[in-house]
Amino acid sequence: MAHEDNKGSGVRTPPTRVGIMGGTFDPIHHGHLVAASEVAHLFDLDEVVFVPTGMPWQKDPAKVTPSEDRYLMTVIATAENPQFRVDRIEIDRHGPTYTIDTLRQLRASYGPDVELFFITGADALGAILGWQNADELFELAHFVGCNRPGHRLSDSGLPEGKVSLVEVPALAISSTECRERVRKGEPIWYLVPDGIVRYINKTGLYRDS
Ligand SMILES: Nc1ncnc2c1ncn2[C@@H]1O[C@H](COP(=O)(O)OP(=O)(O)OP(=O)(O)O)[C@@H](O)[C@H]1O
Ligand SMILES: O=C(O)c1ccc[n+]([C@@H]2O[C@H](COP(=O)([O-])O)[C@@H](O)[C@H]2O)c1
Repeated sequence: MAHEDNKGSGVRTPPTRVGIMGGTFDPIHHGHLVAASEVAHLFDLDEVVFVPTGMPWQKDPAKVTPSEDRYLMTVIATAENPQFRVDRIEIDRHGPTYTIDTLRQLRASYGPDVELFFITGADALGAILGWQNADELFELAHFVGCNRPGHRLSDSGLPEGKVSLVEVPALAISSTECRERVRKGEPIWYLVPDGIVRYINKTGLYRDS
């Protein structure tokens, strides 16, 4: 029962089906966590690896929180789930963050027999043809697109058989809105895990952004 072992007894067996949840996580919120949990369930994944971006090249660097804060928040938010882990692979890599590099590295470390599933929301999936080496991405992992309020979920233009579209419980939460709420002094309780509210309060993140 390899899957059961990875879901709580503390005994680790090598995973065979691995989800990868990439994101800036600035901050991580319940929309990310629900999508990862639901895809893990639907695709019978052994684990989901959260990969906070190092330098998201399509975002304004001046507006992105230091990677160590985003990494720590991702660890805090996922710590209680034995199926979730966080990888520093993009935080520790220099230069702009390209998913193609991450998938190549993860493919090399997991080996050829492990199935990789890259989890995205509808907005990210819709922009994927603008990513670095877009064609090769689909050779390294299967892509799973999740519905997200305010965005149309579509695989139009994407290679056939390489992408699945799934319905997850819809949460109209974005990191942008969380940051904005903190800046305005509005609560973010229940939009993000309690530990993230406390981390943001303790560090003063987003207050003056
Ligand atoms: N509420 C949500 N439901 C489903 N998927 C989501 C949701 N929020 C984010 N995602 C997906 O999670 C991944 C990482 O998203 P990201 O860290 O950029 O969060 P975000 O809320 O979109 O941030 P921002 O508002 O700063 O752009 C992306 O694939 C994104 O589409
Ligand atoms: O590889 C690329 O060129 C690329 C361009 C934009 C986004 N991504 C990845 O898409 C995921 C979601 O990104 P974001 O910006 O919505 O947080 C995250 O893992 C990013 O590294 C990847």
